Amino acid sequence: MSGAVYENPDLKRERSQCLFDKEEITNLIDGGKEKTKERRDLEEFIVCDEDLKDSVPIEYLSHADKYSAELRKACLLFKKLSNPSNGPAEVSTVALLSTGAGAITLKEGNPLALHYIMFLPSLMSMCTPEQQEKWLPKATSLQMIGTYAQTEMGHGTFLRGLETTATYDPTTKEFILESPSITAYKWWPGGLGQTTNYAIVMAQLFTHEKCEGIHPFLVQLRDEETHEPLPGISVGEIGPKLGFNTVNNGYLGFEKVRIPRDHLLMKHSQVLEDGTYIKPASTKLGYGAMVFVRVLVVRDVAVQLRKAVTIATRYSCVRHQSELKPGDPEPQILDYVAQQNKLFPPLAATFGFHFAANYVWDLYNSAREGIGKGDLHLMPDLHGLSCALKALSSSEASNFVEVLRQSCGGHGYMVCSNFPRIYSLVTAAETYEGENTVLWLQVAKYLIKTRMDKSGGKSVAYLIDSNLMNNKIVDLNNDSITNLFQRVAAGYVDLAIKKLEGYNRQGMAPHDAWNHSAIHLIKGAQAHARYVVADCFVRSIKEGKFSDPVRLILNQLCELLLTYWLVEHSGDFFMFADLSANQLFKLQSKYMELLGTIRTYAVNLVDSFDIRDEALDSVLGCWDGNAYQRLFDEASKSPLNKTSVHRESFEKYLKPLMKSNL
Ligand SMILES: CC/C=C\C/C=C\C/C=C\C/C=C\CCCCC(=O)SCCNC(=O)CCNC(=O)[C@H](O)C(C)(C)COP(=O)(O)OP(=O)(O)OC[C@H]1O[C@@H](n2cnc3c(N)ncnc32)[C@H](O)[C@@H]1OP(=O)(O)O
Ligand SMILES: Cc1cc2nc3c(=O)[nH]c(=O)nc-3n(C[C@H](O)[C@H](O)[C@H](O)COP(=O)(O)OP(=O)(O)OC[C@H]3O[C@@H](n4cnc5c(N)ncnc54)[C@H](O)[C@@H]3O)c2cc1C
Repeated sequence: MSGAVYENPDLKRERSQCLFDKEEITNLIDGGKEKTKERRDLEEFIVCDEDLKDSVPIEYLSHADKYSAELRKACLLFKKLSNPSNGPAEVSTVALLSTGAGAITLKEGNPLALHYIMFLPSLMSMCTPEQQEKWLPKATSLQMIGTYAQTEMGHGTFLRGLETTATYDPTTKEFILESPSITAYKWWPGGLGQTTNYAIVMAQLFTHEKCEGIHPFLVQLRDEETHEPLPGISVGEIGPKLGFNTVNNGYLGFEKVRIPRDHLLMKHSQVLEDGTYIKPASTKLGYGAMVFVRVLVVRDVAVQLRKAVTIATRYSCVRHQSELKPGDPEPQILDYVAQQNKLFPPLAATFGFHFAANYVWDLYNSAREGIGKGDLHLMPDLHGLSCALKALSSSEASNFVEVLRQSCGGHGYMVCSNFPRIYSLVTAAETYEGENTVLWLQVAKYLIKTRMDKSGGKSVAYLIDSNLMNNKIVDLNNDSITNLFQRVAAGYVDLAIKKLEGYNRQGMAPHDAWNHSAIHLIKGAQAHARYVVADCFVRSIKEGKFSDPVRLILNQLCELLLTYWLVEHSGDFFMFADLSANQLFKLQSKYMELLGTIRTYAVNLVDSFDIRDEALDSVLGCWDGNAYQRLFDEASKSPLNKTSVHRESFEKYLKPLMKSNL
């Protein structure tokens, strides 16, 4: 696999006992044999290209030099890949982002990411054909480099509260953009700092002195030749963050900036020359770019989690510590049940999120096709599902990654373990593209509406089944546990409805009642999201074509994940699903048994994720298991180790202190 000569003997032994076809799992994750080949070709192309390597480890560079180094590689990568004779012909853009093959070279975050994830998709979904004809060629050839500028310093979640205004002036047929205060400054958009020359700006549209709500506008920010900011535009970078430090997140303010009327993205709503406003079929059509990224996040988080699980599992195989049996040599830490309890639920979750990501991606495509034909009926279900899965996958993955880091002891705290970076990426997804709590409340709103009005999309259809709470569950298996999650979700929804009605009877205003019910509402939404993942997992196993060994493994992983969630949230199941203490004891025993079973193939399973060393980027998780030598090699790269004494600091600070006779 890596072509390495050395192979740690513990890993070698595990690998010699593999009882399933690893390639089958690799193809499953990639989406088919062809896709595996495409990915491998692209990775090989990137790895073999000397120009795409860093001359100095990026960790030791200054903030500005990091940005410059990453931008150099991002530009080069896109340039090289735009010429088909240079490499793999068909390359999905998302594969090039920080979590796809692009991660091999763009470790800290791609400054061009927002151009591809949000700017281009916004142009494609919110422009008229004429606008697309004018802008798409420039945007795809990167003459126009854009971002999505929505969030403001004082307003992120509450879009109706955005302050930036775009006021139509019928005398010049222009919009005038204005940031009325410091809190109105756009704050966060990726690439906005120094990279982009255009942005889709979300602003409150005023025409005929009436506010029509937020709308997307294409705004030029910098001169196309000199890259200098245009008059009235104040733009810069927001500074260092927990992660994504080379994504170049920026700020943006407007002082009476005039743009032509047809820079309003007019596919869904229009302003005519005389200022007449034409409404969209739904005001939420303008939120399409956010929905797209929420859908992508689910897949992305599964990618990150697979990396973290691979690192922790391989390291747990080569690491020997303490004493399991008195007098025996130190065992592999993978043999401690407490360690398996840290590793295997996230291992199972990578598959659950993978299948759920496929499901929501298919729904996204069906919904987009419908919207193209004026059929909006899938929008509420897509909104509910994308919010639920984005919030669940990012929050679970953040918790799991932290536990996986801990599972590697002190070495997991090193940057060269790659845990800090993986953590910074997954935890960011809890916040961006809709803060998770806020998304849970959106899901809850949808669930309550469905239960009360007896109408809703496919993902919530179970809430309309009047027998849901009466079904007696005798056997606990993957199917019946999935039904129990439905009952918990419905139970919380009913409880929240009761609370809301009670508050209402006490004379409390609906918005206050909603606020007072938030905790139950969120718990209901979370149980619903777990049900969706469980359902996708169970159905994908039933409907997919697998060899017997792989089907067995997938069933065991599914059972482990569902049992883990049930045991973790057992209180909910006692309250709403008639779970008995006896059933819980049995489930706990089953869980322990599954940990032991998964132990036998865990190393081979993470191998089948097929994450090459350059993408894993972890001294602890390398394929050869040579963790200790690699730790040492990494330490030797520290600039402080270039000389035996760090002369400057010793002479300036330490020596005087040592001589000062304190
Ligand atoms: C993805 C990563 C992939 C790879 C990563 C690789 C590299 C990474 C490199 C860089 C970094 C990566 C990505 C970072 C990108 C981040 C970009 C951003 O963060 S952009 C900013 C995102 N901002 C938000 O998400 C704001 C969140 N707020 C909202 O969405 C809304 O305000 C709200 C909370 C939904 C509320 O909206 P509003 O106030 O208008 O609506 P109401 O609450 O009154 O609800 C009204 C009604 O509308 C329904 N509804 C709301 N939204 C939608 C929708 N999108 N679709 C359909 N329907 C919607 C809502 O349910 C209500 O329905 P009703 O009850 O009336 O039936
Ligand atoms: C890495 C990163 C990249 C980003 N990239 C972009 C980008 O490219 N373009 C862009 O426009 N934006 C971007 N953002 C901004 C991001 O979308 C917002 O930060 C996010 O939407 C959350 O909004 P906020 O920061 O205003 O948080 P707030 O909404 O202020 O949240 C603060 C707290 O208040 C709580 N809260 C808020 N409202 C409610 C409510 N109704 N009920 C209960 N609790 C509530 C939240 O749960 C949270 O705990 C990015 C952010 C990050 C971290």
